[in-house]
Amino acid sequence: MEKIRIGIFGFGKTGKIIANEFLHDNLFTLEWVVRKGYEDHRKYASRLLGHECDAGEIFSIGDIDDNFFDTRPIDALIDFSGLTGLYLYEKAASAGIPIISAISQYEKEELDLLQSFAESAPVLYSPNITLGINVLLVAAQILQKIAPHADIEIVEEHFKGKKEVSGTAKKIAKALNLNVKEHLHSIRVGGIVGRHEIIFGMPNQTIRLLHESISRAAFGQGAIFAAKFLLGQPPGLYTMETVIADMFRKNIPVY
Ligand SMILES: NC(=O)C1=CN([C@@H]2O[C@H](COP(=O)(O)OP(=O)(O)OC[C@H]3O[C@@H](n4cnc5c(N)ncnc54)[C@H](O)[C@@H]3O)[C@@H](O)[C@H]2O)C=CC1
Ligand SMILES: O=C(O)C1=N[C@H](C(=O)O)C[C@H](O)C1
Repeated sequence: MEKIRIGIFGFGKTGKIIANEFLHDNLFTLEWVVRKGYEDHRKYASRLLGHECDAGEIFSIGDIDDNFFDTRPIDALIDFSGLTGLYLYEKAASAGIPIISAISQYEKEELDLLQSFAESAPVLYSPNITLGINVLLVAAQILQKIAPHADIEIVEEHFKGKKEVSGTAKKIAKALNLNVKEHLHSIRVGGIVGRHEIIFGMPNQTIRLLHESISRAAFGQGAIFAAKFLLGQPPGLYTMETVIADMFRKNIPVY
């Protein structure tokens, strides 16, 4: 059976782990990786990650020209780069290539552009692509309906170097109609990969919904799940929580 060809934007803390997860999954073949600079240019991500094969040739954003996606065809594009990565793959979207954007902090301009990609390609956008956090998101909205008068606070914890507020936490706050400035608390310590807790406070009891990303491989497994789902879908904008909620309704196990 033909393998699913993957191209990844971003080869940083998370992109490297994502590449490794796809390299370990025989359903996929890693065609290329694009990074900002020219470090390890035209080497193979597979070799840098310790694999005995040549896969995932490394390109720089400077290599992205009008022919890049024609000469290096893929079946799905995975973006773990940064705010501006999506400006480089408009041609891929126009060609109908499925896109998984995992960028956690988009401004309105980028969100509008991503929405426009969804007119010609299936696009899944997820600021946190772990299966667990998206189950938490659905569960929190259900719990809020059950206990509409509960006090709710969100605590997000990440590694010391993460400058921005968690995009995941902002998405949870928006889903629960909470004011980010008042009800979202950020902690930056050590090497925490990602921890999100939603605390529901009631007079005589507290309910805590907690998700911890123990390894960045969780994001890789989420990206693999998303890629398998997206292939064959019609153009449109998809989210992990809607996919998971739909599978729940159809009694299809997610994990
Ligand atoms: N949706 C999710 O589940 C997750 C999302 N993220 C998000 O993924 C992004 C990357 O996270 P990290 O790997 O920790 O950051 P990082 O800073 O370690 O790596 C970013 C990588 O992207 C590259 N890059 C930057 N701009 C680019 C562009 N325009 N085109 C191509 N490559 C570009 C850089 O060279 C670097 O290789 C962040 O937005 C982060 O919030 C991270 C983890 C999980
Ligand atoms: O920067 C990260 O690492 C992560 N960013 C995302 C966020 O901002 O929500 C998701 C995850 O928590 C890890």
